[in-house]
Amino acid sequence: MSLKCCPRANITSEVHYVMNVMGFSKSQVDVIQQELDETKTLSLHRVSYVVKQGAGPWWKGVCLRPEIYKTVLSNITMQLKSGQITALLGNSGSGKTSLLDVISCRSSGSVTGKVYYNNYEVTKTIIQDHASYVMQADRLLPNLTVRETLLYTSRLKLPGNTSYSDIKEKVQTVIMEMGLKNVADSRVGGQIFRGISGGERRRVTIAIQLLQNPDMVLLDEPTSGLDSHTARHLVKSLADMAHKGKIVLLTIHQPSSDIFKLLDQVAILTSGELSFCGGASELVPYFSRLGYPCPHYMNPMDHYIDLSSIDRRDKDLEVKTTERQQLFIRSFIASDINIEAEQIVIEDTLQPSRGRQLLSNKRTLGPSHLRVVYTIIRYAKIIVLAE
Ligand SMILES: Nc1ncnc2c1ncn2[C@@H]1O[C@H](COP(=O)(O)OP(=O)(O)OP(=O)(O)O)[C@@H](O)[C@H]1O
Repeated sequence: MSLKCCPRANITSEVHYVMNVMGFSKSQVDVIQQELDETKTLSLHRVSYVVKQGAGPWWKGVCLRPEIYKTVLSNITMQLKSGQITALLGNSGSGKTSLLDVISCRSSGSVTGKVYYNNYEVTKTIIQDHASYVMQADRLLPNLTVRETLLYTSRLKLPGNTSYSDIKEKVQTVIMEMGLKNVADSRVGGQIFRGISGGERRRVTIAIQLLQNPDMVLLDEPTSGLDSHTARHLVKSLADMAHKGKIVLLTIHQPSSDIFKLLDQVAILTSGELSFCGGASELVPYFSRLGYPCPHYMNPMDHYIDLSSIDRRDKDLEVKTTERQQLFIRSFIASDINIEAEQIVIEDTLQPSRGRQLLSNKRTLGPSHLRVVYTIIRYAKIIVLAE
């Protein structure tokens, strides 16, 4: 049965059947179903991250070295929604990669504050089920073609009972999505044998992560080392992917103004704190209200990343730029944008959703049962959508 001749009423009737068997009324099932179809969110509430750094020469040994704690991230509150592409900006060492690590439960230090995915506190399992993380480095096998690479990784990533024709179809979809059609049968190559270009390698790395069709894609510097044209094309593909209903969060060093136009939301990190986080169109008006308009013919992102950074070339400059950075951080904490964002995050995460309340009210259902109920609904959908 194709999707076209499978009206939505059929899907919900299957779901209703499963839920009715479990003792839920029709209206209760409707509320739960509605929430499943709703926008997905990733919310961070006052997230801070501290790491322990060993200081002093190595010959003093681990025990004798003084322990120094470094605050890498401080008080980060933000919300990302499916259908939006968000860029995390900031100069080197501002904490961009660390924030991705905290979101994806890969951090090695101590994290305070909360990260929620769809109002559930993020755990490694949730991340494994719903997110993909594209790291800075491309680790690909040089002797395989692009298609072979994707077929090989599909075998490892997709469930063991996925048929070969489904795998091939999935690979073809991802190849088209990432614009790899022209190089699909070219060898990836490496340092000895030249293969596809750097931009294409990046696309293959991203394509690998898309095989599982994640709800959320986190990318660390996907455009690093690419020329501006290739970088723009890559971000355009990511924006298209986000607009189809995914949460896309990428870190970026030096975004061009063309890339800026593709973004829905931007966050500027400066020494581990936010100096701005909001809609891309709000960036210039916000800083203009603070007394820092963007000069004509200047890339706004370059300009504000630059203004948010500390210039350590001489003492006077360092004092001046540190004061400006602190002003930006304090102003953003007190801004309407931040206060509103914080309220939204609190409302969304501290008050359980109606659907969740309904499920929780069933005394016999514990947290693991809630997962089972959601899984049953998912499978019911799959059964109806499949033949
Ligand atoms: N586990 C750790 N131990 C010690 N220092 C750390 C650790 N993790 C992060 N840092 C420090 O925190 C700061 C932020 O690092 P992070 O890699 O997040 O920056 P970034 O903005 O991604 O930089 P870049 O753009 O250069 O990749 C750096 O000064 C880094 O040295």
